[in-house]
Amino acid sequence: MTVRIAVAGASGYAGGELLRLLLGHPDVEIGAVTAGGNAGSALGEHQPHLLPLSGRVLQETTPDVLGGHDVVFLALPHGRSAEIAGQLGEDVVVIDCGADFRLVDPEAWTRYYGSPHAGTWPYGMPELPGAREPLVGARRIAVPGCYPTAASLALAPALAAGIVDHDVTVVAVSGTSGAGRAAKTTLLGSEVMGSLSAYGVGGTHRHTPEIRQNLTAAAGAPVTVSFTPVLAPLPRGILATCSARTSATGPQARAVYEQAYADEPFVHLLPAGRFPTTGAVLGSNALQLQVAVDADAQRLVVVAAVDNLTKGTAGAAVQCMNLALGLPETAGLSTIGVAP
Ligand SMILES: NC(=O)C1=CN([C@@H]2O[C@H](COP(=O)(O)OP(=O)(O)OC[C@H]3O[C@@H](n4cnc5c(N)ncnc54)[C@H](OP(=O)(O)O)[C@@H]3O)[C@@H](O)[C@H]2O)C=CC1
Ligand SMILES: CC(=O)N[C@@H](CCC(=O)OP(=O)(O)O)C(=O)O
Repeated sequence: MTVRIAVAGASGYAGGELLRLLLGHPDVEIGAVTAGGNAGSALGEHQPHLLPLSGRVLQETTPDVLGGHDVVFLALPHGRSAEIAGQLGEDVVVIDCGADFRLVDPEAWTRYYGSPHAGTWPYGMPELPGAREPLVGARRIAVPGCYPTAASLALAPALAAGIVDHDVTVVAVSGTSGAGRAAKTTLLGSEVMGSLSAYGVGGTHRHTPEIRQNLTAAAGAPVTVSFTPVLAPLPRGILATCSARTSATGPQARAVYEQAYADEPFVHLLPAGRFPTTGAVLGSNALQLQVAVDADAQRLVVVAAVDNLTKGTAGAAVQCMNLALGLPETAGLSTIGVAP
């Protein structure tokens, strides 16, 4: 089976990572690659690491160019996906790396994104309880945000097993590629190098409702989330430290996670006492995690590392395509990182 795919937003970071993974996928043929203002230029100008595609010319992002493919990946700014997706045929598998179709609650969408809610698609995090089945055969899939991937997979098992209170804290450090490649003063090397900065503090970051949605579903009751993102001088990677009040012991907590992720190809609970690093998951579709119980503070602490561009976006998108099309879920994806 050969699947013909198109990538919209191919000059960006998420689009580039999609193409890197899809070049190694055994069942995929790469069709149209599109952009916005950079349409008309060679892909190799923007993605010099994708040598086999370097001569490809970026096309305009239009329904005509994207139509005629089996799968269309959208790696576009928020708002743009909804506009394009509405003009693609129902039979085309559309996998959106943006946020447009992630949230269920229209009020939460409007509060955090300030525009009308476009709708809700099956959510592309198969490792959450009950989330894999709706992705099988799906024709529209919303890929999760990078911070929600780390935080949700870190805390969902404890909430589903009822071993923590429904009030969680997440502090997550991210590399700068999480912000995309469009120029911003806060992303200049001179601002970022040698410095860490918190942003979106006090419940204002748009990933807060997405994390809350996932954890509330896992717990089966409302969960409050305090989320603080931190920008770090790294190109890629997220390290999330997540905690919640617990009366469980360390071995009890560990048993919950061992059971939850025993059969998951991309979520790895590390051996006791070994903590994840962003370096170990670079370029890999793995999320590595570790659990500990701070008995004095009566808190469960879960540390998770993920590559924001791989399992945090493009790898999850490819995993979802595999599920949608009935291909092996791991096709084209690796758990092997690039180190040092
Ligand atoms: N970076 C990350 O870690 C993650 C990103 N995502 C999501 O993936 C999507 C892409 O993000 P990212 O790759 O980081 O962003 P980038 O800014 O790196 O890339 C954006 C892409 O969209 C294109 N584009 C911009 N405006 C338009 C337009 N009006 N019409 C058509 N194409 C346009 C750009 O083309 P051009 O070069 O011509 O401007 C570029 O190819 C976003 O929705 C983001 O939220 C999700 C999870 C993690
Ligand atoms: C470091 C950084 O800036 N990260 C981005 C999150 C990127 C992401 O997950 O993408 P979505 O926009 O698709 O949700 C941010 O905080 O806005």
